[in-house]
Formats: sequence, C-alpha cells, structure tokens
Amino acid sequence: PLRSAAVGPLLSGSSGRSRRDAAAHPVPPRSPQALCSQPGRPKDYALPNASWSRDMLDLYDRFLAMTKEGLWKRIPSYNNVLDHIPGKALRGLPSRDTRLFLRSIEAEGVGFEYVMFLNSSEKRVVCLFQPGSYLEGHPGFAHGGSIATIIDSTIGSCAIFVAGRVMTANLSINYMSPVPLGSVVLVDSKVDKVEGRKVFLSCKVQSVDGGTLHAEATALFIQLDATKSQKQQASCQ
Ligand SMILES: CCCCCCCCCCCC(=O)SCCNC(=O)CCNC(=O)[C@H](O)C(C)(C)COP(=O)(O)OP(=O)(O)OC[C@H]1O[C@@H](n2cnc3c(N)ncnc32)[C@H](O)[C@@H]1OP(=O)(O)O
Repeated sequence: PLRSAAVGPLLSGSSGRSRRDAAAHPVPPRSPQALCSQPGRPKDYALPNASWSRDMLDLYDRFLAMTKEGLWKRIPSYNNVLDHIPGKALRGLPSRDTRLFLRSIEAEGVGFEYVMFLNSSEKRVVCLFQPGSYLEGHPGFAHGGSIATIIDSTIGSCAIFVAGRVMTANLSINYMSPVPLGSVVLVDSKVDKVEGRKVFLSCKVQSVDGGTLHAEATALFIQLDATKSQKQQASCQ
C-alpha cells in the first residue's frame, strides 16, 4: 500500500498482533536508557512512553529494526526547535522560551505522540502518529488542523533534510476518512522534485494496516534566500 517495499510488509497485517494478544502479553518494560535523555542533552520526545499503544510500539520496533539495516534513521524530537539545529548554527543566538507547536502539550498521550524516521536515499520521511484526546475535532476524531500540523511537520522535516532552511509556501490536503483519537496512522512523505529553491513534496496518511487512506497532501516548500531579509531568516530559527 505504501510506496516502498521496505515499509509495505509493516502495513500488511498491522502490527502482527491482535488486541487480545496485546492483553495476554503486556508490553515489556523498556530499559531506562531508552526512556531517558542523555545527560546534558535536552529530552528526546521521539521515544516510547507509557501512553503509546501496542500498535504504536510494534510499529516503532519494526522501524527501529530497519534503522539497524542502515536505510532508515530515527529523527530525535525536542520541544524547542533550536535544539534541532546543530551547535554551530546556534552560536550567538539568545535562548528563547519557545516551543515547537507539536510539543506544546506536556502531558503524555493527550497531544501529538509521534516519531519520525528518515530514509535519505528515498528522500522520504515516515511519521508514526498517535493523536491524543486534546486534538479532538468531531467527537472521537482528530481535528483537521492537527492532521494538517503533523503533515506539515513531516513533509517539512523531509524538505529540511533535502534543502536545509525552508518554509511552507503551499500545503494542499484532501481529507478522505476521519482519524480516530488514540489510533495510529502512518504519515508517509517524500520529495517529488526540486526546482531551484522550490521543493515539491507529497504525502499520504494511512492506517497501520494500509486499509484506510485518511488523507493525501501535496506541498511546496521554498528554500530561504540568504540575500533576503534577516527578519524572515530569524523567524524561521
Ligand atoms: C528536523 C526536524 C526539525 C523540526 C521542525 C519541524 C518542521 C516544521 C515545519 C513547519 C513549516 C511551517 O509551518 S513554515 C510556516 C508557514 N509558512 C510561512 O509562514 C511562510 C510565509 N511565506 C514566506 O515567508 C515567503 O512567501 C516564502 C519564504 C515561502 C517565499 O518567499 P521568497 O523567499 O521571497 O520566495 P519568492 O522569491 O517570492 O519565490 C520563489 C519561487 O517560489 C514561488 N512561490 C513562492 N510562493 C509560492 C506559492 N505560495 N505557491 C506557488 N509558488 C510560490 C515563486 O513564484 C518563485 O518561483 P520562480 O519565479 O523561482 O519560479
């Protein structure tokens, strides 16, 4: 169902375990190292926590296994966007009490629970997303704005890895099927083409079993022009 054979098997048969299996075999505790940030580093939120469902954990484990084969890489996630930028670029910038929008809800499980994986050779980023109860739109379902946010961020991460400092110029979404709160969906984005400073991308949001297409999107990101205003540049940091 998804574009790459590498991810396809993940979707067929979902996690490979039924909910009954999950009840019979509770999630084993993870090592403290897996749950804690390294000393001196900001907390990495793209790691399992107690709110992650069995589907989310199983999918995470499968992607983690693929990272060992070298094609995929887990992208760490911090609550301040400056922490995503390598140290050199940070030099001279004042620290700011800001938060990445996706990480603005502190409590586990009620906001955006997600982890992204990058496949550089395919110019592709896949996000495992479990929307929490504070993202509600229609009763029981994720708000369309929250879907747009996770799409923009997944596609945006993909564009950043290909083109560096970019901003969204256009994002077009078709919503096909509502996303139940607490479910897990795959947000699968890839670069379609690059023309000068323009990066064109597309994205699909699908259920874990691949049987439901929740949304499709296309986007245009523009690489920031270093010769243009410092104000614009600063606003993107
Ligand atoms: C690692 C994890 C980290 C974690 C980080 C997680 C990722 C977060 C990602 C979030 C991303 C966002 O939400 S960003 C926030 C939302 N976006 C914004 O606020 C952007 C507001 N807009 C702007 O600032 C500006 O319009 C820009 C930067 C997009 C473009 O301005 P510019 O640099 O002056 O570009 P300009 O010269 O006008 O245009 C360049 C070329 O692009 C075309 N172009 C420009 N805009 C458009 C457009 N909307 N639709 C079609 N085409 C367009 C022009 O025709 C031109 O084509 P040609 O003549 O060359 O052919």
